[in-house]
Amino acid sequence: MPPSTSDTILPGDIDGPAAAGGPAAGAALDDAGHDIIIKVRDVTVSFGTKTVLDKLDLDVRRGEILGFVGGSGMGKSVLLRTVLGLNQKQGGTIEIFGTDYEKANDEERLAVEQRWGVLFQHGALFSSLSVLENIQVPMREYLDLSPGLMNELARLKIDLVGLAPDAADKFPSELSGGMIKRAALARALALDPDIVFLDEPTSGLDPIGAAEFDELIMTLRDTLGLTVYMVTHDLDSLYQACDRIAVLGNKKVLIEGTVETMLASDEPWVKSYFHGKRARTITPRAASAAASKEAK
Ligand SMILES: Nc1ncnc2c1ncn2[C@@H]1O[C@H](COP(=O)(O)OP(=O)(O)OP(=O)(O)O)[C@@H](O)[C@H]1O
Repeated sequence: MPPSTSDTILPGDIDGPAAAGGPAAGAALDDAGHDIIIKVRDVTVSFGTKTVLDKLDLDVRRGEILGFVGGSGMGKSVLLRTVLGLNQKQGGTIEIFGTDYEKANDEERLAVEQRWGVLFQHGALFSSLSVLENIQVPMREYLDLSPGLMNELARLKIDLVGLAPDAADKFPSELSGGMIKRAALARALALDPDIVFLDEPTSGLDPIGAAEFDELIMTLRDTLGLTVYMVTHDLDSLYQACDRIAVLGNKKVLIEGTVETMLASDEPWVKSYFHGKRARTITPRAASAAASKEAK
């Protein structure tokens, strides 16, 4: 449904379960009562004779920030692309909001696509478009809005991600790394999605920029009820922002749970990652985030 034609629009004027704060249509409850909006079962992905994912299972719960980690080349991006329907899988099922995207008809696919937003690594903004125009790309693709309304909506997204109003007319080449991430996030939020997929969102940012980005993600989770699926190598983000962590290894999810679960694990890769040299030198920010989470 197109939003109202009033001159002033507010976030949530466009229909969307995240904006409305209601239950996610099509989601299923797991045994513990969690609202599962992505259900991955037995998923196998191979390229030629090389199997990257083998009968992998994963649940993503509504309203959580899920951090997805694993060694380089283990298949984190492959899983993300498979969930988004960009890679073929050889076996298993993936349900998003209760819909099997692969088997869905055009109308069902369109409905699912309007409920997710994606921030690919390096931002992936169109270099020939301004920030405002970049944010309007999904609006042009999926919605039928007047130019004035699209401008107003895009400016709301710019504000939402903490960019100054004058960022609207800037081109990607005129932005800092942190601003590019925010602009790309604003584009991912263009359709008021239920879930955003972030592929290494803090890579390339300095620690302060990365911390600010994590804060922004947490604020959006808290205020919009957004679900966040974040592929990351950033230990600070895992401690600071993530409610749950899933670790990919041996072509499967090896373990999933809180930071405390990771710290208590005897699984060799998890142990070396969370207790290794790099982990011992994590910033005071991560240590204090872990302490404050524990105190809650
Ligand atoms: N289209 C493709 N064709 C062939 N092999 C591929 C393709 N896409 C990914 N791979 C292979 O799948 C494996 C997993 O790659 P992927 O990019 O998912 O790793 P990753 O865990 O995201 O790594 P990193 O942390 O380094 O980004 C790699 O060996 C990669 O070469």
